[in-house]
Order: sequence, then C-alpha cells, then structure tokens
Amino acid sequence: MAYRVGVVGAAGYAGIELVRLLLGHPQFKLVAITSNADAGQKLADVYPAFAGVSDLEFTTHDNPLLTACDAVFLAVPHTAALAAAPGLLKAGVSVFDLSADFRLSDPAVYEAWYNTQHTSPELLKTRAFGLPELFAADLARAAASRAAGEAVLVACAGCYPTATSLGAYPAIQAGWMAEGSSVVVDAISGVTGAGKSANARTHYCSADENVEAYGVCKHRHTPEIEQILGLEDRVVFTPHLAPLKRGLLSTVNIPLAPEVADTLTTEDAVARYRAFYEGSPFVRVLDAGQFPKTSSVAGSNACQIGLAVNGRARMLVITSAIDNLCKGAAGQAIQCANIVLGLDETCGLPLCALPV
Ligand SMILES: NC(=O)C1=CN([C@@H]2O[C@H](COP(=O)(O)OP(=O)(O)OC[C@H]3O[C@@H](n4cnc5c(N)ncnc54)[C@H](OP(=O)(O)O)[C@@H]3O)[C@@H](O)[C@H]2O)C=CC1
Ligand SMILES: CC(=O)N[C@@H](CCC(=O)OP(=O)(O)O)C(=O)O
Repeated sequence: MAYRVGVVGAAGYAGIELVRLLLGHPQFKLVAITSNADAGQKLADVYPAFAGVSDLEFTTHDNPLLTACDAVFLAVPHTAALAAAPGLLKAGVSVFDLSADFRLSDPAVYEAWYNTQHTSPELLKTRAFGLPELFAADLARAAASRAAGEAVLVACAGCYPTATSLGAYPAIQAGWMAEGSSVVVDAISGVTGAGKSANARTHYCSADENVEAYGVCKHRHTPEIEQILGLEDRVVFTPHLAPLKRGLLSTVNIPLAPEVADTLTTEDAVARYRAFYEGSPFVRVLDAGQFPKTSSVAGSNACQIGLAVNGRARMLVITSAIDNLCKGAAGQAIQCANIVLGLDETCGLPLCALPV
C-alpha cells in the first residue's frame, strides 16, 4: 500500500526537489502540491522538467487533501511551518518540516536568533530531530509512535548544519578536540540555498562571477550546529555564497588536543570515521588525501567527507560536501519519512550524483 503524501510550498526550490523525488518514490503517492503563487497551474507548465511525467496541479496552501495524507512535507519559510504544523498533527498527519521552526530545542534560543515568538514550544519536547546518521534513536522513537497510531513531527536539519555536523561529529565524539577550544567552520553554498526569490545578493548580476561571505558571526545556523555538536558558544561559522546552482561544501577546522595531535594520523582518522558511519548508506568517507567536490554529490542524497590531520598546527581539517537541495533539504526529509514510516531509509533516493 502506498502512503499518501503532500508538499506544502511545492513550487519553491526545496519543494520542487521534493516533488521530483516523491514522483519517483515506489512507496509514496503524491496527492497534493501547494503554491499560492502558482495555484491552478499544472506542474509541467511551471517546471517543464515534469512534462509527460505528472498531471498534478498546484493548489492553494489550504488544500483539504493535505489533512487526508499520511505525511506532509513543509517546504515553507520559518514561521509558516509554525502556523501549519499544529493543525496537520491534530488531523493525524505526520509532518516533516524542512524549515528551522522546530529544530532548536530551547524556544528562547529560537526567539533570540529568529527574532520571532515560538508559538508551539510544547511540540519541541516531542519532535524528532531529522538528521538520521546522528539522531537514529530520535527517529526510531518517532517510528514507534507512528506505528502506535500517533502523528509525529520531524524537524529536518538545515543544509549547513547537515554538512558541517556530519563532518565534525565523529571527531568530537572521539574526544579529539582540544579542551576549551572552538570549531571554525567555513562553508560555501550554491544560490538555490537562498530560495526561489532573488534579492540583491542572489540576483544573477550579483552572484555570477562572485564569491562572498555573509552573516559573519551572526548566521542563524550557528546555534543549530552548536546544539547538534554539544558545543554551546564554541562554533565560529562563516557561510559564503558561490555561483553554483546546487552544492554545499563545509570546511571544518577542529583544534586537536596535544596528545591527539602527536599521535593521530590521517589514516587513523579515516578509519575512525568509516567505523562511525558503517551502516549509513549515504555517507562516504574518502581515502586519505582525497577531498570531496560539490559536483560529486549534486542530485544525490550523498554526503562525502575528506579528512586531513595537520599535526604541526594541531588541527583536524574536514571537508564535507552535500547537495543543499537533496541531503540538505528534500532528500533528507524523505530519508526521515522512510525511517518513520518503516521503509528502508534509501527507498526512492538517489545514491550517487551524475558522474559528469
Ligand atoms: N533551499 C535550500 O537549499 C534549503 C531550504 N530549506 C528550507 O526549506 C524551506 C523552503 O525553502 P526554499 O524552497 O529554498 O524557499 P522558496 O522561497 O524557494 O520557496 C518557499 C515556498 O514556501 C511557500 N510559502 C511562502 N510563505 C508561505 C506561507 N505563509 N504558508 C505556506 N507556504 C508559504 C511559497 O509559496 P508560493 O509558491 O505561494 O510563493 C514557496 O512555494 C525554508 O524553510 C528553507 O529554510 C532547508 C534546507 C535547504
Ligand atoms: C545561500 C543561502 O542563503 N542559504 C540560506 C540557508 C539555506 C536554508 O534554506 O536554510 P535552512 O537550512 O535553515 O532551511 C541562508 O544562509 O539563510
């Protein structure tokens, strides 16, 4: 039996990637795609990539079919998910939220970084955090609740936090980080990361032939990365915009404890990371001396990780690449839905990128 699913915000960049993946999913039947801006238009008229693939039409965001779904994906800006999730959950629909509204477990932290009130703090106590490789127990608990007939809420991790945390977590868990030090993260995103509407920074004329840092020392993904890694006030995160459509590369620098720096080799680090990610079908730890490219993951749900130990400077350098729209958004949300609905986590998801 196929599960009935819907996508709210389906005409946006993360939403349309959800549509692409869900139409090819063997266990999900996509029954509702919403966009107020494109309501009444056929999917293929708005995105010609779907010509001959689907006759679905966009409806307004209040489509009643949504409340008859098994699961709904919210690909909407933060605050819009705060408004939509409670009603869907009340109607018995499990919600996979791609926005930041339910990611931060402390509502005061959300309010400080997002400058808006959290209107459903009670949901933060039970929501699962949607980063399967690091929060498997959370998702297993959600799967058990769902199997017992409850609608569940999954707050999918953000794009920068996903690449950064998959890169950093095994080293921190291994205790390699120097006591009291901070992690320094420099990350680069393609322009689809900023959504469908252009602004002065993302307009073609600004973004083409240009790379720039933004949100320096104040980007809203900083507390999310700190929460995942358990490093309060110890992450320096600098995002950069680059002239790519898709792709996100995060370079994470972790200061090593002196005794670790004296003995750890890059080969040891690779072996440790491979052991950590054994059984995680989407994470690939590259051989020592190899580092990922965004083009090696574009269009796939993969995360590729490269590692180098710099003993001289007592630093572990990690580079981690994902497709911001896939493992950073739509693919990860479907991976979470697969787990919660009792399917294989890889079901319907691309394991590898277009090779050229
Ligand atoms: N782009 C990315 O790489 C990533 C995005 N995300 C998150 O996914 C969400 C969507 O991002 P993205 O696709 O980039 O954004 P877009 O701006 O491309 O699309 C946003 C969509 O949300 C809809 N929307 C806007 N306001 C509301 C509302 N009040 N109620 C319901 N729907 C609304 C829009 O509808 P309409 O068509 O009517 O305008 C549009 O379809 C965001 O929360 C973002 O942070 C997460 C990870 C990565
Ligand atoms: C390039 C760009 O602008 N990227 C966005 C992050 C992508 C995103 O949509 O954020 P979430 O992962 O929190 O949903 C930004 O910096 O705000």
